[in-house]
Amino acid sequence: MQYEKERAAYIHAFIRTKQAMLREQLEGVAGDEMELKETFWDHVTVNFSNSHEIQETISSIKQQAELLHERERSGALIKKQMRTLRRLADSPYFGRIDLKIEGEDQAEPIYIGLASLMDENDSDFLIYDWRAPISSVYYDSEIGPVTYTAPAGTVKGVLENKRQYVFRRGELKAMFDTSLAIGDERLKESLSEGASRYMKTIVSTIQKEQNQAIRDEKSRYLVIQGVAGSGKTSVAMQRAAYLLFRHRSHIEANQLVLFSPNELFSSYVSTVLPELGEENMKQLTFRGYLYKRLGRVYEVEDGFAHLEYILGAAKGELYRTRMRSIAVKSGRAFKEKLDAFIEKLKEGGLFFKDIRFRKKTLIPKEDIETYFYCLDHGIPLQNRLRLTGEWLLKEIAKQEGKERSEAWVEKARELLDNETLLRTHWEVEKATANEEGFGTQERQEQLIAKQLVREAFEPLKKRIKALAFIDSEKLYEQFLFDDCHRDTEGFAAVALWSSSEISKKRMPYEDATPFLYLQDRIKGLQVDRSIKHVFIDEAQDYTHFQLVYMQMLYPAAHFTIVGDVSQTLYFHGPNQTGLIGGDEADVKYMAFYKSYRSTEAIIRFAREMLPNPEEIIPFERPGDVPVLVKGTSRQALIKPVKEWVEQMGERGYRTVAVIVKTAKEANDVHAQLSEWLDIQLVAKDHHEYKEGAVVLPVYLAKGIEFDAVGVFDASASHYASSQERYHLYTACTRAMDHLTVFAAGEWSPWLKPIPSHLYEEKQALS
Ligand SMILES: Nc1ncnc2c1ncn2[C@@H]1O[C@H](COP(=O)(O)OP(=O)(O)OP(=O)(O)O)[C@@H](O)[C@H]1O
Repeated sequence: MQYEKERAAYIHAFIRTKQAMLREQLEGVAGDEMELKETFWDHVTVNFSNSHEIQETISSIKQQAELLHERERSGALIKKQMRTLRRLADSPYFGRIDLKIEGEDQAEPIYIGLASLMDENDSDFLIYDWRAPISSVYYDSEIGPVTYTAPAGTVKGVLENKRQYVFRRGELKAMFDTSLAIGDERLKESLSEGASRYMKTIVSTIQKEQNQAIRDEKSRYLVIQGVAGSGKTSVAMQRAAYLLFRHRSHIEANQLVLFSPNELFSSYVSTVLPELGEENMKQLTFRGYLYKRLGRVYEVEDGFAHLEYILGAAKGELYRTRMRSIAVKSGRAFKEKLDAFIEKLKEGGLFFKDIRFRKKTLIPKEDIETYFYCLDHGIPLQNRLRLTGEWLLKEIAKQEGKERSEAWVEKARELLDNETLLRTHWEVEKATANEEGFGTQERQEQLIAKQLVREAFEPLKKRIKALAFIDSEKLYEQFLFDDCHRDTEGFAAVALWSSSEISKKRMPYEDATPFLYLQDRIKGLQVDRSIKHVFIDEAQDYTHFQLVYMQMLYPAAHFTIVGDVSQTLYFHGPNQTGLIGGDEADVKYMAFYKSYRSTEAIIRFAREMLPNPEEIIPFERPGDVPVLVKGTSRQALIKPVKEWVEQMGERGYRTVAVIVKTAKEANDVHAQLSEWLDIQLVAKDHHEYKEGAVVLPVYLAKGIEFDAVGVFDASASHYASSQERYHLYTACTRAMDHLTVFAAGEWSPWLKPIPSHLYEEKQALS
């Protein structure tokens, strides 16, 4: 311990000295920068007398700007180093391995921390970054022979010792030697710290299976099925940090995208990368993407509104049609049918729109169809459309000429306000710079008319260039009524319902992706090749179609796809290809079975709701058994829930959640509880929540966690269907330390089989 204390003190002092040095350097750079800005023009010779002098002026400005830029760059670099040191000052390292590399005489101690730190000569590592190749030994190996992969190849050696450290405000507080991969004690301690508004980093306690996922670089698609609380999101975030470190010369944070289930979740994970010293990646929601693409024309059904409908609507004929619609349209077979339909369009069946201008049809859709289908059928669809577009633009140009003599043009010319007149004049002058005769009144009028018509045709040309002359809506409708669905039971009603909705400019959630897919396959999708890696969390909540669509959107990206089929929210059923489609050779599947978030008692209880409980391995962290509270009615439960929230606060829990099924229910329960308590209501447009007590629907609690969870109300009338079983399971597994389940009347059938020794039952008194 003495040696370690001395070393820790040495590192502490070293960091302090380095910080002081950097501060001084930064002041110097800032001073230079200021001076350069102030004297910028003193060093520039401005002379515009001839082209040679202009050139000289430009190059002296460039030289000064480059000098300034260089200073700014060094300033930014110093600031980055200072940020790293600030993080290391608090806790410089968390682990050490004593590794004897094959061929060397003795073991070398390797200290591992959040970032690398070099000695004063920049020749030796005082601390190795946790992402360095050698650091993987710390996470993966037990004492004994080891191998790890370095850039130069496989390295063999013997791991002689492994140590963990606990620092508080830069001071070494404790250390443990461990023979296991990563000892349980540190992990237990870290998990006992409780939940917070923002996700924490896990680098000091990454588990072996998690490390393998974080460092996997071979597969194009890494798919992780992991039980609730097994660290999937944590792995995704640390993996992003790992990839940014390993490929720092050619990948930047803005080339990584994370698809989150909702904005609350986005905010929850937003601090992980900055804490690891990296910039945040882009965060999107698929709902947001659909809205961006279709929201201008359609009222796109939001994924959560869709859920609210399914959970709350009356179960009549329309409901059954809707459920069929969701199940069919999310599946692989539906996509295959759509692909076949698109294939057939090469020969015929594409729908076009008339090209219209000021209520006149300039080119009827039949002419467009004839032109399109007269083009060589060997030319790909998209190219034929482009050729058709070019032809249309030429035709339009002819019409544009004719249009200039129309009465509206003259009227428009007479009504031009001064500003527009001036602008039009300017445009005309620009366009006819070399033309003689601009000065005559008649010629001016002609030119202005030409300009006015050109401007009026501009939006039309733009739409033609965007291939908007294809009638996507009609085409999708045609597909819905296509004969290919004849073997799908009840699909006629589904087709009728969907097409009626879409014609009213309402886009059902389950139609939005197939609709976009059809449109994009025909017109060509604006793909984003700059994105190198896509992370999809809660992947079980995406349909097969949506996942395939994301692959299309980011053709140059690798994908990390994490999810848990037992936490499926939507009613589309499990993804029929595991979690993703695609070439199996490119996919690596991993499974996490150990659950870290909740206490052992909570997991033992919650897993009984699932078909194969023994597949979930609880982490041995002690805690009370869950409590089941039964009341006579929902109203009778409000007071016990209120008392429960108060009790949780008294116990010192900082995050306490009352989880309900729907937003409507959240509103009701919140309205009643807030008469007595300071409690927040979390809705779908919330981007953040404060610590304390909250009420929220289960779909907004996805991916996040709370110290204490109260589930309201787990009665048979509420959580009955096989899908609701997963909602209930998801709600219960949000709890880290304490779980109470309230029910008005009969228990949900999914709770009934749970052995009674796994919980404590109480009657609500009021
Ligand atoms: N190796 C680890 N060290 C410390 N804490 C960990 C580790 N792995 C997971 N955790 C903690 O367990 C909790 C659950 O992790 P995370 O949210 O990443 O799991 P998940 O599999 O995405 O969960 P879910 O699917 O239930 O939302 C978090 O508090 C996380 O910090």
